[in-house]
Amino acid sequence: MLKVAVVGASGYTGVELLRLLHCHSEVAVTCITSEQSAGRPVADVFPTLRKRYGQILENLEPVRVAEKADFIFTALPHKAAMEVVPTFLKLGKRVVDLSADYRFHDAAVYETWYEPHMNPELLAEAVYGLPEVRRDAIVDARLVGNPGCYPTSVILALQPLLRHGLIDPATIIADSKSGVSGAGRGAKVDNLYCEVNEGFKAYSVGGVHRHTPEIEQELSLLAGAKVTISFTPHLVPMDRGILSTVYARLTAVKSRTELVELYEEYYEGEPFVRVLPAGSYPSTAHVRGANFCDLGIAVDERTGRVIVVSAIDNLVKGAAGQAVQNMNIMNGFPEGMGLEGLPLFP
Ligand SMILES: NC(=O)C1=CN([C@@H]2O[C@H](COP(=O)(O)OP(=O)(O)OC[C@H]3O[C@@H](n4cnc5c(N)ncnc54)[C@H](OP(=O)(O)O)[C@@H]3O)[C@@H](O)[C@H]2O)C=CC1
Ligand SMILES: CC(=O)N[C@@H](CCC(=O)OP(=O)(O)O)C(=O)O
Repeated sequence: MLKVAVVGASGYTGVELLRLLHCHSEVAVTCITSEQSAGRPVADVFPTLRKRYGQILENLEPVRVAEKADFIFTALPHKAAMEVVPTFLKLGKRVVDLSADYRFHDAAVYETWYEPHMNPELLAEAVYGLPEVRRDAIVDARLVGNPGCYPTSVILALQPLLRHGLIDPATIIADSKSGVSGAGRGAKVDNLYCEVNEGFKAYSVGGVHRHTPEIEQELSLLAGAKVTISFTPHLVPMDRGILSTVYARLTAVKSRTELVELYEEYYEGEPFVRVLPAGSYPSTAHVRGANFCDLGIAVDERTGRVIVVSAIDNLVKGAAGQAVQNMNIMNGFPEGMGLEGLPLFP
């Protein structure tokens, strides 16, 4: 059994990790942390865990966490993660970090969008953990930077087109909508019921959202040239889910049927990417609670643009599910172990 710690277990991605790991037959959760709820049974904080998790939350003391576990998920806000990850690595542990702290290859980009990096030397070895893009590098990684939720939905939507050189990368527009759990469990006025319910709004408009450079980093690697995109996130009054509608100008005349076939071929063998038949488009309702990314492809013949619609659950393929997928790859477990549950519908 692999002894696993969930650091930041009292947050939304932390409790999602606990939900998924409970059904993982090769893993024992041996340490869970929270600062505000340290000393409390985790099942008191999350009643969904009653009779399944008897553990007590403890505060984050990195050496003690490392004594209790061999594999560590850090589900902390950015900065809090890079304060503790180097200690885990020094003590011989492997880490999947769910924050943005180890997603960037260039510390200067991280500094521009976040703050100065505390251990920039680790960025060279950290692997951006999107299995459908770089599974081979994840296998031996000590440190995986688990991708952001919006980036996961956008990169998977565009990968086949960029790899085949079928779009002009300068024309990419990603219009994404997220459920409110994407903002985490911390109390914020903007996320109160009355602020969010019965409304639908764009935020961080004008290329200022922190996921913009992350998406650009990965799309640039796929395109083999620097890519700059227009990305606008929106907040939707639902708990979970991200729907991204991604547009780009085609560089060759292609029909919808041809592109659907190309996507089916590209993602054949990928257990968690589902290409929908021509004329069908994804819904967040059809991936809720599961590790799928559903893709639907259309061609607007009038404008010469391709439109890819992508749906994920932000807490699963957008965070905890992808983190477990990475853990499985890093430990030689079947990639889908603990992730085979179907979406919750209706
Ligand atoms: N929510 C989402 O859909 C996604 C989130 N992410 C990223 O994953 C990470 C976790 O997100 P999420 O679960 O939503 O966040 P939450 O705000 O829900 O949870 C944060 C967790 O971190 C703990 N924590 C906060 N500050 C500190 C600190 N200084 N030291 C130690 N522990 C601390 C909190 O513990 P407590 O408050 O109990 O003390 C809590 O357990 C973030 O970096 C986020 O950006 C990535 C993809 C998607
Ligand atoms: C709805 C909502 O607020 N979503 C969050 C998602 C960001 C996130 O998860 O941030 P990391 O890059 O640190 O993982 C946001 O827009 O800030």
